[in-house]
Amino acid sequence: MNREQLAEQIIEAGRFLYGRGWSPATSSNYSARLSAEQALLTVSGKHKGQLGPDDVLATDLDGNSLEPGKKPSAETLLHTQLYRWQPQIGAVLHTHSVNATVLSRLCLSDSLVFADYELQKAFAGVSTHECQVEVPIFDNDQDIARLASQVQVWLDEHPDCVGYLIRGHGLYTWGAQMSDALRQIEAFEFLFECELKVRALQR
Ligand SMILES: CSCCC(=O)C(=O)COP(=O)(O)O
Ligand SMILES: [Zn+2]
Repeated sequence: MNREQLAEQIIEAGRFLYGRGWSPATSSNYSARLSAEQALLTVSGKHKGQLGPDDVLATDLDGNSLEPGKKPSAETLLHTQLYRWQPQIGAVLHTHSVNATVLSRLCLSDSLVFADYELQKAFAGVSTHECQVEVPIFDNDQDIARLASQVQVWLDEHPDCVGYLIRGHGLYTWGAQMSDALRQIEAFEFLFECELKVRALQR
């Protein structure tokens, strides 16, 4: 896919995710792999439901902007580390839903485990509900390089990781293509809501 087509996928993703209430205000950032060594990311501070073709920029996989004059997402490093981590990753989505935010604050441990949900099969590499999907929760940090270092330790030890939460902040997930990343966002959101309901009813 060329840059124009990838930009269009990012713009459409923003409309969809904003419409579902998962990317409120100017929160969230999205990206797609441009090549083995470059990513296309949303610029910083834009309303993600109203993105246009100029609201994306190319970076290298160290997170350096290749388009002077455009301000890259504050969380660029959290995207580019994923493209470096696994060459088959083609798209990364970060959202700020209410359920992701609330659940990540409720869970005081450093991970959340989904077990026995049929919808777990929406995640790449999962083919049965009879398994556990562990989702790490990292404490929020305004120092994104420091946060990325913590995430990297987990990724290196968990090559099957399908996403992670940042406490009080939001969700990161990814896929081979944008459609895969969007499917995983929907699966996470369904499972977050289930977990919150189950926990509320168990009290
Ligand atoms: C208003 S949300 C605060 C920043 C954030 O968490 C986010 O996802 C958006 O940052 P960006 O620089 O990519 O616009
Ligand atoms: Zn964010």
